[in-house]
Amino acid sequence: MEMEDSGRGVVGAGKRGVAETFSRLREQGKTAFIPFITASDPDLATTSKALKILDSCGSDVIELGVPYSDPLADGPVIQAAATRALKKGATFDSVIAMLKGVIPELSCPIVIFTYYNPILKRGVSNFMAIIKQAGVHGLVVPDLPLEETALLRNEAVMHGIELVLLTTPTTPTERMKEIAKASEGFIYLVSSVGVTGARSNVNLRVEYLLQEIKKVTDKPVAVGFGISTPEHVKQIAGWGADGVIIGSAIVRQLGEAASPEEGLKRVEEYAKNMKAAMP
Ligand SMILES: O=P(O)(O)OC[C@@H](O)[C@@H](O)c1c[nH]c2ccccc12
Repeated sequence: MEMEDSGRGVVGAGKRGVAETFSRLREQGKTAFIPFITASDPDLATTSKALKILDSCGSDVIELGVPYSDPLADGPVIQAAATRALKKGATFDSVIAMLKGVIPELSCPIVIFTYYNPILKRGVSNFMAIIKQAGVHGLVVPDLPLEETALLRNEAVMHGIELVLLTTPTTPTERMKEIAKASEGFIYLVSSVGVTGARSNVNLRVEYLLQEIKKVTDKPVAVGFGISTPEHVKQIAGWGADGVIIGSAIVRQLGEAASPEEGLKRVEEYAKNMKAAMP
């Protein structure tokens, strides 16, 4: 059943995908607010509530991390979240089951974050069918090997999944152009070398990197890594980013809380504060 909500989208099956969401925001001259949380930290029921809270706080896209035993691209905050979730017995299947229950109530699209191994274990085509059937719109695979990108991309396109690719400050220009061309939904510009985790300052090179990418594509570019304050958000949006991705600073709200209820309150307060800073 489709219902118009606060004008941000249609709740349920007919909601906009990731690229469509960015197109609408561009028409409105707005920057996308994209939070990331780790599924099943502290538990799946709390994740389901957190997704609804983040959606109601005005998230334009939500990244949901599937907990993994070897999150090599993640810093200590998200690594700890994944460890807690796995200790609670989180599995890819249980995360998918939770998503099937909550996605129909969300107005913003979900982008699944998973390392490559869980995809290989299930087979690429089967994996894409599973997440599509759950109502997921996008996919990010941080450790996707260069030579596997084409395979994953073809299967994603065939299943109507938007495969978002990442470019970094050290990506050679030619490779960045290939990534920009192949990326669906948006292009993920990793702001700084190293792993995820809130940083005191945004890498000033992001301004130059955004200009370089926008020379070769008009696809939306969202910036992530280290973003945690309204000042960071204003700075990055001012440089022309189409979206701002915040992970560790939100995951911490849940991880450091004395109870799931307190964690959800902290997430809501933090998300509202960061959304208010978005142009
Ligand atoms: O945590 P940060 O510094 O706010 O960065 C976003 C990041 O957490 C999220 O996009 C993400 C989670 N795991 C990743 C692995 C690789 C790249 C990006 C990610």
